[in-house]
Amino acid sequence: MNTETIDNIKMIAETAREFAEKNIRPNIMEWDESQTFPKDLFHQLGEMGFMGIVVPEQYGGSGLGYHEYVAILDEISQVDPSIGLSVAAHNSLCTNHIYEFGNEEQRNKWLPQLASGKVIGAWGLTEHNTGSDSGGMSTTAVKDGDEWIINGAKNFITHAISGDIAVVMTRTGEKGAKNNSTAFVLEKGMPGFSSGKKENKLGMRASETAELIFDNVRVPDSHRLGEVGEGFKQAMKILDGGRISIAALSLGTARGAYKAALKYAKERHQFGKSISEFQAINFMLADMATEIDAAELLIQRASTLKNAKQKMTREGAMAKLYASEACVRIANNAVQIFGGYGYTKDFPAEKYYRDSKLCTIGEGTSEIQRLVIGRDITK
Ligand SMILES: CC(C)(COP(=O)(O)OP(=O)(O)OC[C@H]1O[C@@H](n2cnc3c(N)ncnc32)[C@H](O)[C@@H]1OP(=O)(O)O)[C@@H](O)C(=O)NCCC(=O)NCCSC(=O)C1=CCCCC1
Repeated sequence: MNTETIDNIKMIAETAREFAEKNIRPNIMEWDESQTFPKDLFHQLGEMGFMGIVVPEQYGGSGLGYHEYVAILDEISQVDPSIGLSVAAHNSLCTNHIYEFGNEEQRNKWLPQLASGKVIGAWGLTEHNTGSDSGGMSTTAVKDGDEWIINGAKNFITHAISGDIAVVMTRTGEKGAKNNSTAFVLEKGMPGFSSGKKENKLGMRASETAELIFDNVRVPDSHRLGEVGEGFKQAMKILDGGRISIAALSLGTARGAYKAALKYAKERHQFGKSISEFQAINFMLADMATEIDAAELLIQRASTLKNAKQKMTREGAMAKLYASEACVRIANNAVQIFGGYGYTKDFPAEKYYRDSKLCTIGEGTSEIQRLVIGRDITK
């Protein structure tokens, strides 16, 4: 990266930081406690250009690259990981799926709305019985003239209630057959398309998670993304990039927890000196800082490949695996450094701790990342 690019990324990060401090920080505990998804905030995020970050300007996006995308997510997640998660899901799953696999007409129809933040996107792959084994989905789409009839349900879907459109993977061929899945764009208001129960979650509580339900939803063929039978492979490619998002979310969450713990460790005095001077705490802080830098470097490598449109399945999975697991360790140590105060809601550590755990589960568990990496290095 040249100095100009680095300076530009720093400037974008600074803008995201200022926005998050002003518009997100004052509300985080209220949104967390009441599990409020602040939809209006997402309109503001759209005005900032953060809802179509890598979407080219011709489709209303900001036309930035993945390094800038990571910097924005990092800054937002330092302040509130649950807002970072929603920004990530909107950008890298729904919006990016339409950008990468939509035709010109579809891109022109949906991307400007999504990038403006006036329309919020959801992405449906997971079902009740198919989480890691996502290829085994039961939601079906059956062709009827120039329409498709969709039946089934998707669960654990970010923005299932407040979202306006959803990219949904369906089964269009025999169960277990190759190339049996197809992706469609569904719009709220289509008869038979509804949302179900909102999940009451441990963390990431301002990011809404619920079920999407399809009861004989008629979808025009013009809403089909790419070819019939390509849906699962499209989803896998989208998840390759999506894993950069969750890695960036993990990085920001870890950095937020680390900064809070470092500040507290310097201020807190016991036995006549700052606790940061005790080797037990000092080494903990050293490990946290090292793991954050290591995660950042893995994310940078995956982002460089993604910017160059090169295959980055292994590198994305490695970045996501390492960053998310480091994030959980770092948030855990932050609570430990805060001691009894870390266990209360008056201090920030407990929220990072609760929010961090999603990172090792969402967009593929750590076990699936190891499977993806393991298959790639032994093929
Ligand atoms: C890795 C995995 C376990 C793979 O499965 P199998 O063994 O069934 O499939 P396999 O035999 O590996 O492959 C089938 C075809 O597919 C191609 N392909 C695979 N990867 C890719 C790829 N990366 N790029 C292109 N093609 C790919 C493969 O080549 C094969 O094609 P072929 O039939 O040979 O012509 C996959 O299912 C997975 O990943 N699960 C985790 C899902 C998961 O991560 N959800 C997350 C949902 S979202 C979520 O959790 C969120 C949380 C928080 C907020 C937002 C969303």
